[in-house]
Amino acid sequence: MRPFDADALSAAFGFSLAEREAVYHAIMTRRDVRSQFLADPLPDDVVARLLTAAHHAPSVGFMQPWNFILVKSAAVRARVRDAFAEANEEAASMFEGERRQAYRCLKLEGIVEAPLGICVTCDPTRGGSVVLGRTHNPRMDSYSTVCAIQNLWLAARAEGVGIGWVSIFREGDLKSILGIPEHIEVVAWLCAGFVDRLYDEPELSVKGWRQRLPLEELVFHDGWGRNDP
Ligand SMILES: Cc1cc2c(cc1C)N(C[C@H](O)[C@H](O)[C@H](O)COP(=O)(O)O)c1[nH]c(=O)[nH]c(=O)c1N2
Repeated sequence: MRPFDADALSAAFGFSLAEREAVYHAIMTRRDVRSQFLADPLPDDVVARLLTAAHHAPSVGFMQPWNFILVKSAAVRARVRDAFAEANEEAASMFEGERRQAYRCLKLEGIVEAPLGICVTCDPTRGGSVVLGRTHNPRMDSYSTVCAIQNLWLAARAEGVGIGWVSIFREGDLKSILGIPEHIEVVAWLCAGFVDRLYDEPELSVKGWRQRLPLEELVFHDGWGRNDP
């Protein structure tokens, strides 16, 4: 077997050591942002780069099922925040006792504070009725859309832009506020804006809601549940 040189390999495929580290740096320090947004609008060229990054995500059968609804209107964002508040009340009631109290103390969105909302949707009809790679699992279109969101999120980290994913909605509320057709799936509401700081660790972890799991417990070898290599 040839000796393996990770540095030479990444350099051969166009990544200097510093560039490779920059990729990991973006991954490790990306955070979900809820309450650190600044009101300054995002410049159009920054938004364009984030959307271009999203649009270069992998997608099943190259389906590119995503759309991005950019929402700057404060009035529309206020309606979206109201929709969140209603859903969040329902969500809180699903937890018991102390956990419910702890849930109520969490801030789980920055819809009004962030100057830009990006509603990311998935069109299951794009690419026709039979799509390469999606024939046995139609959810692959949603997964592709999530890949686009992750690209955007990482690019935003490198641009110094904060992103917060909000999913606590009744989907119908967002569809009605934004005029989204029935057959289109809402995948995410993203709060986007410059930030004054970022947490070093996930905010939910810092606030004691839930901790990162040990990776070695999640990796199996040659079959489900086998932790030993
Ligand atoms: C599909 C999906 C949906 C949501 C989220 C994420 C994802 C992937 N997250 C953010 C989530 O809480 C966060 O990613 C984790 O807590 C880990 O923190 P960091 O993203 O590493 O900061 C999130 N956060 C929040 O405050 N309100 C929300 O509704 C949601 N919804």
